[in-house]
Amino acid sequence: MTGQTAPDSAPEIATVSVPLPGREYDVRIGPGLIARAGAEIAPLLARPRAVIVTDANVAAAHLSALQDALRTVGIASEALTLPPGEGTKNWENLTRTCDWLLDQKVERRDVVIALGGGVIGDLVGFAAAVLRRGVRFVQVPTSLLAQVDSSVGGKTGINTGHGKNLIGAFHQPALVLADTAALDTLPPRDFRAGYGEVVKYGLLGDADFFHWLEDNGAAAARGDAAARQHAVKRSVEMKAEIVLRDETEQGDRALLNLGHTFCHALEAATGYSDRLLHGEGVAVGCALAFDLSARLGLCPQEDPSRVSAHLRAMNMKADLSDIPGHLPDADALLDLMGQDKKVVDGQLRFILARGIGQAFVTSDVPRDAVRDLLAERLA
Ligand SMILES: O=C(O)C(=O)C[C@@H](O)[C@H](O)[C@H](O)COP(=O)(O)O
Repeated sequence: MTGQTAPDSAPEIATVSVPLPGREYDVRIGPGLIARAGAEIAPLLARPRAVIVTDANVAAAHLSALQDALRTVGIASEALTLPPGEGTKNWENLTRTCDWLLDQKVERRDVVIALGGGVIGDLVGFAAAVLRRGVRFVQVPTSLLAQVDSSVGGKTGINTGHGKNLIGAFHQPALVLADTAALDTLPPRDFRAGYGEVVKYGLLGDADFFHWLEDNGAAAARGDAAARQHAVKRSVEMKAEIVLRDETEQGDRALLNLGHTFCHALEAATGYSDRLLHGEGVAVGCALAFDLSARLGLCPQEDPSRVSAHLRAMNMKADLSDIPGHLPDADALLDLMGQDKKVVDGQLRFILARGIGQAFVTSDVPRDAVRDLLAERLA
């Protein structure tokens, strides 16, 4: 499923294929992909025009480079720039995006480009899913979180007052261009938040990768290009394998939700604000999931310590006490978990682990064990 291409005198770009029948696409990973986006995207176009949706921060850093790259191969483009931040992923901006795409007379054969992080990718992917009952879209993820997770696999959607990602659709991109050089412009906090998702992959299914991260995560954070490319590629490979097994989350795909049952409740409790970025919540959630697994006798006692130690070594949030401000009590957090998409018949489902790299999905978790863990961590 994976391969390498090394065009003459260009940086080596890795390719991870996602061969879903009838909806196959490539994830291209490496430095300089925005500058060569024209050549990458041109084969998908029925006519030489494209529309781009981005946010104000990303536009300042990358929009002109993307439009120049398209222009170089004769592709004209128009762009819509939305406000940055999780708050953008709502009904209002979905309407605004769809109306703009209709104003631009985007046709079914056209391609919409989502340039940005997870918020833009999710929102624009959902707009593409519903516009004229489905147009193709290209993900150009510029954050680490979007490169390793949200741009791959076709989960698109928006948040509502009821919770995160509760309205959406599965709509696979036609191509993903993960320009790892774009990570150089990320604020360190955003890089570390994305790294929470990278750690998740090691924890859920690849102990060797987790070990590699223990050895190389600091280099990736410092900007080592090869370490960054490997971290993104291995994460995308793991995600692609799981999505191929279970595209619409009937089973195995829920493994990708390791840490997310806690995370989504914590994000709701902190108002989807800067107090807790999504990837930070995933990291804290993974640490809690391993703690819970050890308490239930499922994994060795030393595993949660190893998870926390790595998060701490990466200067990341690893516990509830690392989240600034007041948090609701354990019962209130459990209530917030009740909106989780994995709930079946009102029963919470968790991703727990038998060890590092050995996650599994279970409904067999005593509510009291979760409440006790949260209450202790909140004390
Ligand atoms: O792609 C998936 O499947 C995932 O669960 C990946 C998650 O890391 C991602 O954050 C996802 O958006 C969460 O999905 P949700 O269905 O729990 O909202």
